[in-house]
Amino acid sequence: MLKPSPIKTFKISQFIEAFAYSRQAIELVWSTSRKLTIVLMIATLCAGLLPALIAILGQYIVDSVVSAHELRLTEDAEKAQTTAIYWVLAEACVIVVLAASQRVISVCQSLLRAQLGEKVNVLILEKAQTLSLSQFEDSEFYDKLTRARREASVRPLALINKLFGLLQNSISLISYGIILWHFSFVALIILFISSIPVFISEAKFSGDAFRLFRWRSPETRQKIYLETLLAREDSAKEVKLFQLGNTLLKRYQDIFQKLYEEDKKLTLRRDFWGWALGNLGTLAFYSTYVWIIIATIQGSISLGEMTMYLLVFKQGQSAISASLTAISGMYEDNLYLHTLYEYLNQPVEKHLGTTTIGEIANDGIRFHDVSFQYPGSEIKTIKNLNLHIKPGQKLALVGENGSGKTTLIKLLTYLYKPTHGKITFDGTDLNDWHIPTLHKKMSVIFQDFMKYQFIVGENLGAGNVDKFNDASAWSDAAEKGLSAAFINNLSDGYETQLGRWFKGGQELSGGQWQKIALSRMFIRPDAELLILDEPTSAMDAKAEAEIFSQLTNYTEDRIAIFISHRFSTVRTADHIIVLKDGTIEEQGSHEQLLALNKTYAHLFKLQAKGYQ
Ligand SMILES: Nc1ncnc2c1ncn2[C@@H]1O[C@H](COP(=O)(O)OP(=O)(O)OP(=O)(O)O)[C@@H](O)[C@H]1O
Repeated sequence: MLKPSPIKTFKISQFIEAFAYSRQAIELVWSTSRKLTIVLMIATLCAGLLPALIAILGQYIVDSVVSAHELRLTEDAEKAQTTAIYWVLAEACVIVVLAASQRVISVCQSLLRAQLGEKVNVLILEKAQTLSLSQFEDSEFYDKLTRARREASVRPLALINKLFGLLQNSISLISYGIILWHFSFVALIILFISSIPVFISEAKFSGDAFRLFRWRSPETRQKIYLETLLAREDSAKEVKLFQLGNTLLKRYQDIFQKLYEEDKKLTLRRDFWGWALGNLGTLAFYSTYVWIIIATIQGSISLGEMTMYLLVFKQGQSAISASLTAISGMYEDNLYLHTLYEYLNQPVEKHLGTTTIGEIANDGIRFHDVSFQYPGSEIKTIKNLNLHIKPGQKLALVGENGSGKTTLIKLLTYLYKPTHGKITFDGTDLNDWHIPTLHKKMSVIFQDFMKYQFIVGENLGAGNVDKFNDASAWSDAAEKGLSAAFINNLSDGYETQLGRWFKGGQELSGGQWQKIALSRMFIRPDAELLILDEPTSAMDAKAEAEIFSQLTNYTEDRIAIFISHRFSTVRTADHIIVLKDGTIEEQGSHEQLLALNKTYAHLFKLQAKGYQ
């Protein structure tokens, strides 16, 4: 349901909103290219001043023509004619300079557009590297990131273009004002005052559009999400088979209809008032027109002056309307920059840990009374958990869906921090570790591992940036991860492009992707801790058993933690932990847990029965 519109009465502060981010936009352009910004400023100044000069030259041309006409039968005829021609030539020269400055403006804008778009995109992506997982999982924040990315290449420059356009028109208007002053100060005031109402109305309605746009961002987000569902390959299967297409399309159109109705109302009101108040300007313009004509007929101004004033009037009016359009567009560009800077200025927690060698060698991992609550959640996902995992230990985590297994891994890998208690690795609190060093000691595969749309080799190399392009490391990892056999059967072996995004890409089966992901884990030979969060669910039981025996072969003195719902695999672990609602319900070896005859034994027997 759409909430009632937030449109309120016009305030001057709303008008100022249009310029709120202009300083940042200029700084951004300045830091992108000082040379281009300076050239753009000079060209804008010329393009602003020259129209007034052209109007003045127009007056000299007409006056010199009139005087040459009067002198045509005297001996000064030729001199007067030459003067008139000189003025025409002068005007032609100024026109050439004006055209050149307009061209320079357009060239600068094109060059800046490319550079600025790249700069803003890099700023956004650099910032993304500093964000925590919880920030990525925060829907509003994620929305800011996507919106910032979507329009990064156009908005900042659009604001700059409008700002410079406004500057150019303002310079023109001031110069026209100075010219008009000579005719009549009163006329100048009348024209100025008559343009104020339409100016206020434009600012008010643009402000309304700006707030409307910001306020209904959730609906816009929903629309974008539906668009993605309807037009992406990863959702196409379900959308087709469940025949969801029409339902989703209907929802998409309904949202559009609601937004459209609001836009329509605003557009109608805006244009009605724009027209009504604009008439005041036209009335003032034509009254002054009559005034100028009478003054010319009565001889108080020359024919040339009349031409100049009328030209200045006409151009002044179009400068005013161009300024109004620029201001209304600036609200929208400001909205974008508001989102961009909100995103870029988002505080990131500085990690101060520097430890690269743990205090107690070979102490393994310890959870000390660890509790954890997801941001925004009311309940604890992990509750007062104590645990010691020794080097060389093969630990299996089991438990119902939602019991907290993956969360425990996220805490262990420092993707989240405990809300209470601490986790140590080799005796040192994770908070005190130098995080890149700590992460180098780990090799992790989550159930929702990445399927990179890269070549096979790079998909393996992604597990270790130092080996990203190392073909011998790729094949070694593939051997260990049991993916070598099927990779060698692919058309281009390790060079085969994977996925459907790029031309010639080959799609793999679920189990094959999992084998690739598992091999990725083996490309990090120095990892002291291997974690497998259910990455074998799509494999057949034989392949899973093989993987785990490989894991045991290669991880003798290292910790291996795996989550699996398959008890045939779980039973091979030295130590099994059964999690329930974020606490350890029972733990021990397979035999010990069977002897305990509680949850584990029950689940094991249940599954074993299924195989009989
Ligand atoms: N990012 C998140 N934000 C808030 N709550 C979350 C988040 N991720 C998981 N949860 C909640 O935490 C609880 C534990 O989830 P977790 O993924 O750790 O379970 P799991 O034991 O790994 O389950 P499964 O066997 O289904 O993979 C669930 O109730 C889930 O709803």
